[in-house]
Amino acid sequence: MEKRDAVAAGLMLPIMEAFYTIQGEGAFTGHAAYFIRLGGCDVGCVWCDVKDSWEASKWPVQSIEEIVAEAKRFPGRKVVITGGEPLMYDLNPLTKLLKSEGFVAHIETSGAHPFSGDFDWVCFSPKKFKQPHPSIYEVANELKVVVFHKSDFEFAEKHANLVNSSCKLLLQPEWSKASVFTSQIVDYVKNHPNWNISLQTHKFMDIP
Ligand SMILES: C[S@@+](CC[C@H](N)C(=O)[O-])C[C@H]1O[C@@H](n2cnc3c(N)ncnc32)[C@H](O)[C@@H]1O
Ligand SMILES: Nc1nc2[nH]cc(C(=O)O)c2c(=O)[nH]1
Ligand code: SF4
Ligand SMILES: [Mg+2]
Repeated sequence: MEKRDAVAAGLMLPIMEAFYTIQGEGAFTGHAAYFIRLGGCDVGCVWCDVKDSWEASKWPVQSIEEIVAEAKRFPGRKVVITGGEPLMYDLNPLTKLLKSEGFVAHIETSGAHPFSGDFDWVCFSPKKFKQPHPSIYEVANELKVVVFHKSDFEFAEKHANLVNSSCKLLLQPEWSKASVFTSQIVDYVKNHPNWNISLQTHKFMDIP
């Protein structure tokens, strides 16, 4: 099979980096996890903290067997698939293999492409720059909205009305605007206690 066809089938994937660290954000903050960062994103967030990931062709393609073999070198059994935008790829083969090897699979996604894969936890972080695909709303376990502008509170409520009723609701300050928005987020959560705060704790700890 040609590499291009293997990528289209989700049997090979462009890997920007993979690292064992502590989940810094969201409901699983503080948990050890192996991160697999796929190359390629067409969403274009102005404040994206991993813009290097956007160009898929910059990153070497690996087979899902190689990817999972690397993950097995570490003691943790939580894997977080991120990017880039991981839903640009068919994630069924990778997640099936991870499950068969005893891993728990999480995803970090903007939801801008059709959902694929067998995930135990779906972190959905919608973006104004590219509309989410409707398939994400019923599978999202956490809605994590990055606050970069005051209009993002309204954007967050709009998506909270679309996700399933068991989805956790989280507001995360955009890193460079945290000094401006953290106090507004604190006030917002005190007045709207169905929302929680998510911080990028790995950046405070200076770990990957
Ligand atoms: C780099 S993205 C990759 C996954 C996927 N493309 C997405 O946006 O969900 C991982 C997480 O980091 C968040 N993020 C990216 N840049 C950020 C920033 N400057 N400040 C706060 N959160 C950020 C995203 O919203 C997302 O929840
Ligand atoms: N430690 C750590 N936690 C994270 N949670 C989500 C991340 C991501 O970039 O998707 C991330 C990341 O890059 N590092
Ligand atoms: S969707 Fe995610 S990876 Fe893509 S630009 Fe936005 S934050 Fe960055
Ligand atoms: Mg990150």
